[in-house]
Amino acid sequence: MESSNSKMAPQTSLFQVFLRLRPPMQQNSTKVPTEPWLLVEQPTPKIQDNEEQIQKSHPTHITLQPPNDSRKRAIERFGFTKVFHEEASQLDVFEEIAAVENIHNVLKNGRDGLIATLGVTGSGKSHTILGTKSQRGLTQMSLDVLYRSIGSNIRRPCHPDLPTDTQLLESLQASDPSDAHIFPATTFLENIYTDGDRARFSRAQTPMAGIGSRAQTPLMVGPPSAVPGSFPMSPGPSVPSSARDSFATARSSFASDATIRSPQSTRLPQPRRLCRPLGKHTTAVHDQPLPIVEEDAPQREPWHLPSKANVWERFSPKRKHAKKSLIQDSFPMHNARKPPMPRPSTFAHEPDMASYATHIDPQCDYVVLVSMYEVYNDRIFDLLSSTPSSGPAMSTRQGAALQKGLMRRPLLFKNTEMSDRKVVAGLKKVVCSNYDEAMMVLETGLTERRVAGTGSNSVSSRSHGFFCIEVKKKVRGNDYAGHHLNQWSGGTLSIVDLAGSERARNAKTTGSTLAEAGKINESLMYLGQCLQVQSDCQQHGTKPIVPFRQCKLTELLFSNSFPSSNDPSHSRPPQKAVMIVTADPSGDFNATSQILRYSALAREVTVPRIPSVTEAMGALKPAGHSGRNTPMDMPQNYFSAQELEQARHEIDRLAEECNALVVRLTEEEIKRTEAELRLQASEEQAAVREQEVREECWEEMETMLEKEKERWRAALDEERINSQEYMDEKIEILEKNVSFDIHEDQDPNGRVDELERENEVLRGKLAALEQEMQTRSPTKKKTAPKTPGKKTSKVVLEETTSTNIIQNPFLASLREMEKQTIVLQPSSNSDEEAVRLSEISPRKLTLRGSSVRASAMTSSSQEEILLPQTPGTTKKKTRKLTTRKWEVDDDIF
Ligand SMILES: Nc1ncnc2c1ncn2[C@@H]1O[C@H](COP(=O)(O)OP(=O)(O)OP(=O)(O)O)[C@@H](O)[C@H]1O
Repeated sequence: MESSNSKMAPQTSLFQVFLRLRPPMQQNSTKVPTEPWLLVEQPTPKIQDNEEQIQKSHPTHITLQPPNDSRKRAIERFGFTKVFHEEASQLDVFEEIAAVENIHNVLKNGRDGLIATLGVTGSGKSHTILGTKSQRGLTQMSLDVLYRSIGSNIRRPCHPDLPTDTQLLESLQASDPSDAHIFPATTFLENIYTDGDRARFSRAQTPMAGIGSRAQTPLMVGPPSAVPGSFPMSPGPSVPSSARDSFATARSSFASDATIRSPQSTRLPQPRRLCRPLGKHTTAVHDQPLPIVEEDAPQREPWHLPSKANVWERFSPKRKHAKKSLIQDSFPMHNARKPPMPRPSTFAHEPDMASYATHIDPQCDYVVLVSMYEVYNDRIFDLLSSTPSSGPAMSTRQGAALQKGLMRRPLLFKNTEMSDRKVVAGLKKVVCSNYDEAMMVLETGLTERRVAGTGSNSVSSRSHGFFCIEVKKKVRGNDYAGHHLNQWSGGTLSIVDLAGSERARNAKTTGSTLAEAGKINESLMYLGQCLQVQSDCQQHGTKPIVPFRQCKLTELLFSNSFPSSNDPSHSRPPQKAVMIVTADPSGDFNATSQILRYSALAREVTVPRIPSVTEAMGALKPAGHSGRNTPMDMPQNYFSAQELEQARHEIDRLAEECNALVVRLTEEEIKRTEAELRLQASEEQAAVREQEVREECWEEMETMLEKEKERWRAALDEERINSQEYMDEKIEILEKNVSFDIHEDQDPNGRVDELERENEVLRGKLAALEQEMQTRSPTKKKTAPKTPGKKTSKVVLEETTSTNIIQNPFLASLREMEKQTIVLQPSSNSDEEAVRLSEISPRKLTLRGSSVRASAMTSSSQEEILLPQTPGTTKKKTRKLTTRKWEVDDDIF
């Protein structure tokens, strides 16, 4: 047997590593039975061990016998702190991993504890941590032991008979190093489960509803309450009004707190009864006397809240179908109605932990805070800060994921001033006064956790879940004097359900589930590297330098594994960490062996010996007794003994070499598998990075575009303002320099009237002139001599500006007429009336004298003059106008 790593030195390990084997599933019985490849070695009893000890002793080693396929693979042997058989119960595991010691450390010394499960998907990690409907897991058992141990030394922020202990909450808040948001469990649960009951509550406000209708509501668990609108409860004594008041106070304090911190604060319900006092201790689990805790203070049963389901139904086969559909969209809090509030009566009560309480400081007050978060895609998300369910839910899974991704804010794991350790900052922490409250909070958080159905496991965890039970203690009587800081000290027990590693081919995952698997595998690979360093350091007895800063998961798991400072007097002890590796012996050999390789505390590689040729030859006996040589006997006859000896040596040497080569080959194969895994992980990582970079670029581009838009908008505005100012200035200058002569007669209608009047006058004048002309016509001169003293008219065209005449067609034609004929010059009578067009512009044209209607048509030297039709004169007269016929007044122009 070749041993590559055979020593185990648990004292140097950061994690104790246990192996738990999963029993075969029911449906697996139909599978063709295969040769078992995982063999558990029975422990070798020590001489001093008695019978009981021998029976109770657990094996520490297993052997992996590769299945008989074409590949010649080495046999591997792995060493663990302990190995649990398939039959091992939840309680066996709880006892053997020394969980009570862990709880004791947290309660007494403030030393942190960590219990984590690691394994291939479907191997039983969640089963170990969270149990089933009937059997509790490590989390429930630890919580039960914790509350039993603290007993009456627990401090409650909300007590049914007392007002909310706001001082307690304030002091806890002040001493918390992680910027946590601390709420009492009653307030937290009330806030979470408000939506589902709001309608009922509002109905209950009406008098009708208060009387009878609600009694038939199936959700009613207890008798109808005397108080309309009160929350239905389990049968029990009625609630004193003080309880309502205390809750109302608690709620209002939460409301004031939450308005600052939480968006959910806007959805706070109306006050209603949630607490009720009961007899000693709480449920059936708690009614056994505690061996250590003094029950000097009166115990009250926690308040109960109705529900249709509890968390462990998540894992019950009956609900699997419903759960699957729920899981399919992964985000029940967003896509579906909020689940009903859990009922403590449905919680698993087995195994009974009555005998497991541990010692506490009797002079101290204790407070238990529960917080939960998950590591998903290398980011930390609070499981108790459910995102608001308001707003339209996305229909597709990707849409919902995007919606949820956008809505959930990742938290930071960082150093803070108040802590010597890194902490997850900004978590919601819920003060739970008893086991039932803690369980309800746990269930509430689990509904937020990401799970999905895969080919390997119908309820597969897609994130690493961290359930933290933080215990704070303070010496009694030292009550909040002046400053709150550093009054509370304590430790945290973290219980971690890691997501399982999986092969895409087996899990049949696609799309985002495949991407999730990539991230899960990558983080588990980093975890494997850290564990391997631990195992290597054990072999060489050196101090491990663990590369735990490679991803969030390893940071969270390992950063508490080292003393907080180099000075031992001021240093906090490192956490006590337990890793439970789960394996399915009838599952996938390659995936399981991979996990075991990096998680085992010790590993040995054994090369199966192939019988060498020399051995085969040596085993041959001469067949001389038969008298005849068989072909196999031939060499003895043909080769000398010396030659045979030489050949044997040579063959032995070659066989040795061959064996060494096989060992090397096996190691190389292991390395190659690891490298392949690493390559796959880095490819996935590169794809994710690429996506991140693309998103970053896109965001940057968006920002730049936005900036550029802003810049252009600003420039445009500026330009507008400038041009406006410029125009204003122009107008101002114009106003200063130009004074407009605004005439009253600008009204166009008035002007037309005026012109028409003028026309009438002109026509009159013209008619008068015509008459006069006729009388003065040479043809009529003789017959009608001029009457002396008769008035004649004189039309004078006068223009102020020549342009006006040119622009006015009428006047222009007149002018033309005047030029040609020209104007009417009656005889030189001193009293003749001069018709003067003093103003020839359209507006200023004035004609004096009688009205004249003249239609002057100039055609060569002819002019047709239409005379007014005077009574008795209907004939149209056409005559030639010559210069001789008219005399033009010189002063006309
Ligand atoms: N020790 C056990 N005894 C009985 N049943 C078990 C045991 N371990 C696991 N199972 C059953 O096996 C199934 C898968 O287990 P579980 O969901 O715990 O796997 P997992 O390792 O958490 O998977 P994943 O990593 O995909 O979340 C469950 O139905 C569970 O009840």
